[in-house]
Amino acid sequence: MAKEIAWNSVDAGYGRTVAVEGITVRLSPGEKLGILGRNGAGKTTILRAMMGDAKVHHGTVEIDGVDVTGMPAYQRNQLGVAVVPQTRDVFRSLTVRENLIVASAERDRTKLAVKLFPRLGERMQNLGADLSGGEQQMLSIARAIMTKPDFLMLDEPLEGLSPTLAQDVMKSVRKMVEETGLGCVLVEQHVATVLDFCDRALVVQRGQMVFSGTTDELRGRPDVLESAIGLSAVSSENE
Ligand SMILES: Nc1ncnc2c1ncn2[C@@H]1O[C@H](COP(=O)(O)OP(=O)(O)OP(=O)(O)O)[C@@H](O)[C@H]1O
Repeated sequence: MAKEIAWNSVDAGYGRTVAVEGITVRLSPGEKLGILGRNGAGKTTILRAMMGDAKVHHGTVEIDGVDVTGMPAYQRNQLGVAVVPQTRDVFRSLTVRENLIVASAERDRTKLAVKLFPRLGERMQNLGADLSGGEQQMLSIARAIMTKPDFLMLDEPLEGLSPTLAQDVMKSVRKMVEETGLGCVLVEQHVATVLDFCDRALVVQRGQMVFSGTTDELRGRPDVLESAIGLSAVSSENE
């Protein structure tokens, strides 16, 4: 079981481009970290650096104390870290049941998916292509936990969902974390969701880490919320 994941002074990007600089953060099992920032700030790149999908120019990423910076991406997946990408990871031509089975570390694991996402239980014979956006997101998350990860990184899971569906998805994610003890990284643009769900937060602005601390501390930093995320985002969520 992976005990910790860590980014140590990471500069990362694509080719020669550096998209994020000086990212330092650690996460233990059961902890919930939110990553906030505007479009293009570098949130996804932080996740990609951990998974081997972005180039790390400086610093290291660690899984359970092991420096995995040079490790191929496919090997990292076996070390207990899973990611739910922004583009929902669902096979459109397979049924919900088949989608879960092909991702499962063990057959019975699909029961956990149905327990956490009852809506999927009602759609087991439906094709991935025939699911609503919210159901596809639920399936994408359920598929990720079929591999029995210790850490799950969710990249804007609520994007494009209605407020009601977004609430349903977050309710299941909360239940999942409580029942499995997973550590969770949540990339989000909605400040209220991060403040409500996460213990800690990282705020990025143009590739730089401008805040790292508890969500309680972030609540007391309207300056950070205003400049790095935008007052409108905060006020509209509080309306
Ligand atoms: N594959 C890529 N090749 C080159 N540049 C990229 C690539 N992916 C992202 N970038 C650039 O890296 C920077 C950070 O992008 P990133 O996707 O990490 O931001 P983000 O905060 O997740 O944004 P969003 O909220 O819009 O998803 C942006 O300037 C983006 O254009």
